[in-house]
Amino acid sequence: MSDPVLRLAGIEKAYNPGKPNEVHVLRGVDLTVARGEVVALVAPSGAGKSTLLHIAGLLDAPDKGSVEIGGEAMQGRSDRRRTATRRSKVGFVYQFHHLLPEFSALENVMLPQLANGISRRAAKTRAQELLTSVGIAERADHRPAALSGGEQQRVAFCRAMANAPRLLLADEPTGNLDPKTSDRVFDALMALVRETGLSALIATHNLELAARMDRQLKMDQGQLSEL
Ligand SMILES: Nc1ncnc2c1ncn2[C@@H]1O[C@H](COP(=O)(O)OP(=O)(O)OP(=O)(O)O)[C@@H](O)[C@H]1O
Repeated sequence: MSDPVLRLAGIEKAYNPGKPNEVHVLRGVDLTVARGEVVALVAPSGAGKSTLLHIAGLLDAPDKGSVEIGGEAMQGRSDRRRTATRRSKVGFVYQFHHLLPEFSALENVMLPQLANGISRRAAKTRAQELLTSVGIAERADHRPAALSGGEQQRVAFCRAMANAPRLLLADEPTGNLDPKTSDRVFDALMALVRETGLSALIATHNLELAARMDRQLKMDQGQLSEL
């Protein structure tokens, strides 16, 4: 069997350790996401899902435990190596799109590719293909402020996919949209994920959306269990 795309084992994380205001957020989290698998992470606010997503996406390091992405163990790697792995293997989508306001939709999808050393021409072609696949090719030249919330979030998906990651991490990716738009935008995301055979860990409060994923996990008392 091939290596899982994400493997977390024995992850512990506390903020302000040893101080009176210590918050022990993750208490032995084990999680494996197989190739092509889409996993829902359901957690009440403050349970630690952003902390977990940041550790899985190499934006933060655990106090204890191991993180493996695409079979590559990240423990003891330099910051440079972690950044390179994050850029090439992980895509992020947040609740709010965080698109760069002074750039067009197309440019927002090109930028991570340029940062990864892809040529302008190739980056533009890929960005156009991605925007077409989520149905907003004709909005490519609009800046984020000239797009609807659902369109902005579609652009954010395309940006997350721009470098053909192995793993997509999403934190309430449709959380700021009305229910109908959220459904449609989630459909676009899932179509893109399925088409590319990507693995994903998607945090959501929405149990209907969670039910459409392959597996549902809940976070409670710093640990994960089946929902
Ligand atoms: N930098 C920090 N310093 C101290 N405490 C923190 C820090 N970041 C997060 N926390 C605390 O850790 C706990 C988990 O935070 P986290 O952001 O992971 O939760 P969450 O599940 O993503 O919540 P939400 O759904 O509200 O975004 C919370 O109690 C939070 O207050």
